[in-house]
Amino acid sequence: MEEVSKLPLPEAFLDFLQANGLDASIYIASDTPRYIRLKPGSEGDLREIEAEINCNLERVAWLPGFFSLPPHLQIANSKAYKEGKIYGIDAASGAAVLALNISGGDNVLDLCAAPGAKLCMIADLLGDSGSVTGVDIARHRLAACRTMLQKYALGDRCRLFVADGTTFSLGPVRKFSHSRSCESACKEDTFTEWTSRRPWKERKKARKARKPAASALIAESDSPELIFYGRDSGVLGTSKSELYQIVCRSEVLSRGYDKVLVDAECTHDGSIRHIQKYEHWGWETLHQRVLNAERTDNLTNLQIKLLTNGFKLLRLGGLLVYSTCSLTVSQNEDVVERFLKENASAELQEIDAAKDWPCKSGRIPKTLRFDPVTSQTSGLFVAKFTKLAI
Ligand SMILES: C[S@@+](CC[C@H](N)C(=O)[O-])C[C@H]1O[C@@H](n2cnc3c(N)ncnc32)[C@H](O)[C@@H]1O
Repeated sequence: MEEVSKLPLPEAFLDFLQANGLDASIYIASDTPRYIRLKPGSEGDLREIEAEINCNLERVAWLPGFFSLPPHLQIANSKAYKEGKIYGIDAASGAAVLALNISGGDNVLDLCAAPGAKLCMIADLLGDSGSVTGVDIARHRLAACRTMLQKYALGDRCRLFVADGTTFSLGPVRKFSHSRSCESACKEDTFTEWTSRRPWKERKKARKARKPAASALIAESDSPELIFYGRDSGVLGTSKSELYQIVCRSEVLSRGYDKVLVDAECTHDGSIRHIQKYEHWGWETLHQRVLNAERTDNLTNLQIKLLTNGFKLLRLGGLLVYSTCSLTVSQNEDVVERFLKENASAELQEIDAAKDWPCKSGRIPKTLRFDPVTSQTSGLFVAKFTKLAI
């Protein structure tokens, strides 16, 4: 405990850890490395990148395409980063994406997508088939995700919606049979190639439709707002009514998403780098925005709703990964337990690749926990489910 009290962490955070039965000593592992993921196709540039950032990149043996760096090395100003050859993403986050077993042709839903590190990895794994639908409630964060997709030239098969993930109900893009008369099809507006330079009138209309105007978050009743789509995302050429068609329950079993990621909003207590940002914003802000009991109760309700809705949109036999960067039992195992109780068709799945991962089991068998001491990564909880026919 003596060592813990030397941590540059506020009392409120240490109290939070204690109240949640978490061992504060894991945060002493201050030499936890940073990680990068190499853009597929950039392997040949490895030596050049090392020379530029002036350090050796150490391959992460258990995670293809990932390399570790010394904790304090900054990559944001490097040429390789600016040119989109490397991504900054923690290894535990990479493991959560790998747990989805993405394969070409999958239609993937990322329900809490912004700022998009995992979404980019999903898009890279998909390659040139399938689709990715990214949803996030925070417009400014999803706009950053759009910038990232464009920077890494990954947008072709993606579409992004500002929407509430607890109620989002659009299925994967479908190819519509064009049996309707040409006349009715032509009367309706169809989506043309996406452009950021929309006409002034259209932008004004969209701005007006956003309420409340001052807020960065969408109102709960608002319908999803499409803020980006790529040329192979399936959006091009469909009409608004086709795109915004809600998938019904019976249909979702065969035509829902193949893979769903619910990387839920949480207290972020597993990421010490995130917590330390509050040193600048003020520890009081950390308490108000993150740790107070009312907020954490609301969070667990949000998490269960996100998980439940993500599962609703999953096809039969599809896979869903639930992850949080919190290490509290209430935001992880408790959520999983409650969800399993309420969803008879949900079954926890073994994450096969995890036998080679440096993590430990959560309190529920088949769930995983990464933490700085066990894994040399940020803290992350991961659970994987499938949908059974019942
Ligand atoms: C842990 S972050 C996701 C990180 C992201 N998956 C990545 O890899 O970059 C959680 C996200 O959930 C979003 N969020 C919070 N409430 C939401 C809701 N009701 N629906 C959709 N997204 C929500 C937040 O805006 C935040 O961007």
